[in-house]
Amino acid sequence: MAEDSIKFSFSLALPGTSFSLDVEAALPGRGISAIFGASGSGKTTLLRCIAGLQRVSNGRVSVNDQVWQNGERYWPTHRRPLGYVFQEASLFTHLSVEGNLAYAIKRADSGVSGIDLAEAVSLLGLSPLLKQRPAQLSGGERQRVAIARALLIRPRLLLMDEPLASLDEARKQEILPYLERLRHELAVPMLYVSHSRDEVARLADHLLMLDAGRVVANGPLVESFSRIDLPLTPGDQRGVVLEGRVAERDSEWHLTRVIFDGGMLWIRDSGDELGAMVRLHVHAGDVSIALTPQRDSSILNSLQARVSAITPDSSQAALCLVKLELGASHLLARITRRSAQQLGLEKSQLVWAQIKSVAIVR
Ligand SMILES: Nc1ncnc2c1ncn2[C@@H]1O[C@H](COP(=O)(O)OP(=O)(O)OP(=O)(O)O)[C@@H](O)[C@H]1O
Repeated sequence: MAEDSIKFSFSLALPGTSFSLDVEAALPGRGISAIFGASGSGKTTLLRCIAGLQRVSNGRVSVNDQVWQNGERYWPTHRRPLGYVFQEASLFTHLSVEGNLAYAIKRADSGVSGIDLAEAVSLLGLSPLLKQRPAQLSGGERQRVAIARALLIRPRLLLMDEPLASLDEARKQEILPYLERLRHELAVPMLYVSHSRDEVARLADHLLMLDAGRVVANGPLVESFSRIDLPLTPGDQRGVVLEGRVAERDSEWHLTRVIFDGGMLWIRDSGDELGAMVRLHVHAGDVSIALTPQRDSSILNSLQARVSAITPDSSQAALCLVKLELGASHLLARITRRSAQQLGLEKSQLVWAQIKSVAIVR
């Protein structure tokens, strides 16, 4: 982990509920850390504690060596240099977009270097919207303004609580590229709450997973996604993230070949240049297992791999998860327990992983 880090520890019981939060963790002081977990696992409560909106008497928070709260000190929310983006943008309705952004600039911490108005407008594509009122904007546009406003106060930490949750799929797809730009172009660390694996796979570098108010995983995203010992919730699509490089573009078939540590995959041409680094998300449900290479199949990607673990799928009795090792990388396959038995799968066995679909997430 980088030297800079975001450290916190909280222990609290919410009065009138059976829920308690008991967490102690350090996250990287750069990039996007996803706070991931099932509904009710405590993600929002954790962000509220970090922001000082939920007071925890014995809590501690420090952000890259700036102490916000410890045994002696308690900075109230307005003193904490943070930006907070909620599920629904809460903009001033009587002000234009420009007016909302100007308000944030007035509140900016002058001691901290950060982005200026022109940069925020360009980063989030806001110039055509500046004169409009929030009521005239789409949900996705409002969220882009809310993110720009949060950045303009020059935060040392940006907290985002499911910023895409209230948007339909089309609007989500519209806003994701802007969030990716923040990840690549800004130094401010972000904690990003989500329960969407696709979103997390696309945006995050690091993952903190909560279950019933406890930390069950805290590590780099690629490594954390390939763990099969973490709790599963019904409907949770397991899958891995592979980081690779574009090695070939086949113009005849409109395909791109991506190599990663342990193998290569053909994907639909993504338009990425040769040599570009890309991220691939492979869902466990899109990987099947064969004992021999299948030459008479429509499946484009068949890779030899070694079984490293098999575990029942706690959310569906008929299924199991198989973890496969390819060089330094991993795949997960979700297959029926019956197939696993019929194939006689066991640890260390060499098999062929057939990959039906791969999503490029950049
Ligand atoms: N103000 C409150 N009063 C009572 N109970 C609360 C309050 N806020 C949260 N809770 C309870 O605390 C638990 C954790 O809630 P929290 O909102 O932090 O979870 P979450 O992981 O963010 O969930 P979701 O993904 O559904 O937003 C839940 O059981 C919730 O019902």
